Amino acid sequence: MACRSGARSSRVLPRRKPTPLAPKLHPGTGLPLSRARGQHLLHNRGVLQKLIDAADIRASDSVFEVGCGTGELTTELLPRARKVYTIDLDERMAQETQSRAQASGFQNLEVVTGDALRVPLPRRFDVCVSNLPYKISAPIIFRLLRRISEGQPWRSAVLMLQKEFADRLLSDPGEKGFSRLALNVRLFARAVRLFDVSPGSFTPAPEVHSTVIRLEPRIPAPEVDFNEWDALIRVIFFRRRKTLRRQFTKLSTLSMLEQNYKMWCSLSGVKPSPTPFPQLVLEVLQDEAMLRERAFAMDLDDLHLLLKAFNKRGRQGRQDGTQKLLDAVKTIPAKELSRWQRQSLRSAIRLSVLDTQDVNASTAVLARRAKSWSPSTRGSLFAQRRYSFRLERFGVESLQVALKSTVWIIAKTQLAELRAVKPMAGGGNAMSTAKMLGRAVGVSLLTATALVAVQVLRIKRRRGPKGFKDFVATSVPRSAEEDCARDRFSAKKLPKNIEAIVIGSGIGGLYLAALLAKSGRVVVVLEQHYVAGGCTHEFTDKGWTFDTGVHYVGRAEKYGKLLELVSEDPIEFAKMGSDSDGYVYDQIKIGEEAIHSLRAGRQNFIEDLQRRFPEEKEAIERYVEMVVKCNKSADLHFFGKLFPRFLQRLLDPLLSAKFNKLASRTVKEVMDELFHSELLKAILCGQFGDYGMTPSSASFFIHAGIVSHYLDGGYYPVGGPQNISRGLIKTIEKAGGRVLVNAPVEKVRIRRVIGDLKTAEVYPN
Ligand SMILES: C[S@@+](CC[C@H](N)C(=O)[O-])C[C@H]1O[C@@H](n2cnc3c(N)ncnc32)[C@H](O)[C@@H]1O
Repeated sequence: MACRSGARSSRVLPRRKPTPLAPKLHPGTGLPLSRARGQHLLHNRGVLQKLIDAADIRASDSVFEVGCGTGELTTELLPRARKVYTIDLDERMAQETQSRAQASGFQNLEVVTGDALRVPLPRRFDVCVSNLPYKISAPIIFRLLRRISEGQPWRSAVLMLQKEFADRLLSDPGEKGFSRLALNVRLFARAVRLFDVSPGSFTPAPEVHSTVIRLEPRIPAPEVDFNEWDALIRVIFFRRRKTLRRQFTKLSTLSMLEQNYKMWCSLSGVKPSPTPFPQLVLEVLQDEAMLRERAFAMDLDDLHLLLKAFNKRGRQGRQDGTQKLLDAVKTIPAKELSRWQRQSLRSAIRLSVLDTQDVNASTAVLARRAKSWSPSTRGSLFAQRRYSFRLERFGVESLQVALKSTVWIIAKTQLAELRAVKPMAGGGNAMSTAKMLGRAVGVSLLTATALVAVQVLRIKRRRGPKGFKDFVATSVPRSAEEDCARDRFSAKKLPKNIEAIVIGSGIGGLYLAALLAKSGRVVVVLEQHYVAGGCTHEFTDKGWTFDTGVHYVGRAEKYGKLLELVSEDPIEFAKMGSDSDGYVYDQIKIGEEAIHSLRAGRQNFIEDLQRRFPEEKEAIERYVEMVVKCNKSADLHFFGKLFPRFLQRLLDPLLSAKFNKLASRTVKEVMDELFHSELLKAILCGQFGDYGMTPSSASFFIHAGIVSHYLDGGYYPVGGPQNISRGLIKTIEKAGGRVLVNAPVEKVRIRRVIGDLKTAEVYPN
């Protein structure tokens, strides 16, 4: 009997269990290869060689490899490095690699069998090279980054990753793949894509393509506590497209944060804030204007700011702690602490409050590293470390920080001791502790004062402009593969003989810097964003490149010449639209009404409007006349600004009367006066996006400026607007300067003013 359904047939003929596929065997060793363990061994010698070359191993290096497999890569590393340390989950693989190394007479290999996510990493290594099992790529990279944050950096890591994973890791804020991993990598290291590898290079061939990347830690490592930072990132990347307000009002997130906060309060002896916790969190977000931010579009600076804001709230609690210390000083009887000791202790405590965040971060590191040290040893060792480290790099100011840190630690630990000893041993012990305390504070104050004095003398002895001497500038050149607009800051990259620094790489800053460079000056431009060029910024998504600011420009023949003057690369402008459509540069669509196209040329502009609104013929002509008049009057007005102040006041009625009259009217006022048709008014205001204000609040002057700017047509920079900034950057670089991004300027120190602060003609000496 024929079966009609599959279900029926399965009952009649019991289904056979599928025979498991036999694992693929390694052709050289016969070992079974498990896909589940990511055992895709690299057999392509060319790729192997490229991987080794990229790692740039020195004879003195200690190299760490995750997953040795049958030792293809390991045996190439052994002759090049001082020591190779490798971990593999599979014991047979580990044994195979060990015996290959022994057979070739290498004594510098250490193989460990185990899970690379659990086994401790080698105590020190310079380079990490690995054809990573793709399943553990992310946690391994996190382990490597944590190393950096713990102050044990490696020099570089060359890693083979799944291509899609590498794309995500290298993505920028706002791009689709931007994730917690990409952000953490960006914080601690510089990541570069090296080359792609096809599946055929492995045995067995994986189903995906691979990419090799290089990570280089940032030096110095950013001053954030990795755990604190990562906890924040975890919270906000949980749903990366939601606003921060949504993320931080989620009950589970709030209760977890509240628990942490309370725990921290009890450990620090601080009373929790009386403000309800959810409100406390929202206040922080509100103060930083971050309620509407979304994790996927936030860059490092935003996140730093957020972490700092949360820390600042914590600091308020710490100030309560300081008050506790001050109160404790009060309770010490007069006979146990001299007036001088009491005073210096009080001022030491107050002084230290100024930089508690610094102190706190450092004590946390110290506590991790030196749990067994006594508090006072910890304090003084820590202080010494900070003194020497900061002294060379930042000068006097750092001494003050160091001083604050030292006295804070000494005061805190000694007071704790004092309180602990007193009830048990009575006045005698308390007395000696108090003396010790006084002495410690005194000694640290004296040492710091002496160091300050030395530093002051050094500065005084400096004569003449020395430029930016504190930096150890070695002018490390930009790597060829790096985009000149994304050259990340490192002190090493600074030229040795800087003559001018421009803060901010907006097109104004870059143009100025390029002009200075053209006159032979070595200029450094510092930009806090991750890409230079302000509004010329472009980003890429799904293979498409988007501009963010410059969509079209007017009067390219005239302004293009200004660029040509200073740009290293010629910048070409293509006229928008085409001959057949009369070079349309903008289209205005209002509701369901037909689109109104703006064609290049004043006459076209007038005729197209008159054809559509014949009843407003004369008003349209008057409008264009007013636009032109307003612009002419503006030229005259700004010309007047070139005169000295007293002359400006005299000339104002003559040069600025017309301008003042037109500029003080809003766009809406002028439109209402001239036209009846609401549609015509709306079309004429259609370019309001260019000046960003509504017609009822914008001055007619700014409107007239925009309209006449485009009257002769719109232009687009060929190759995209970022090429404008690249051309300027190349001019700056040609003169020996540098444009460095990820370089937020926190402070401008003016040592001596030559010039006039009011006119901003200041030359730092
Ligand atoms: C992609 S193979 C690379 C092998 C070799 N380095 C090569 O390039 O031919 C990955 C290796 O990592 C090992 N492995 C997988 N998971 C691991 C883990 N959690 N810890 C350590 N090794 C692991 C596998 O056994 C395998 O030998």
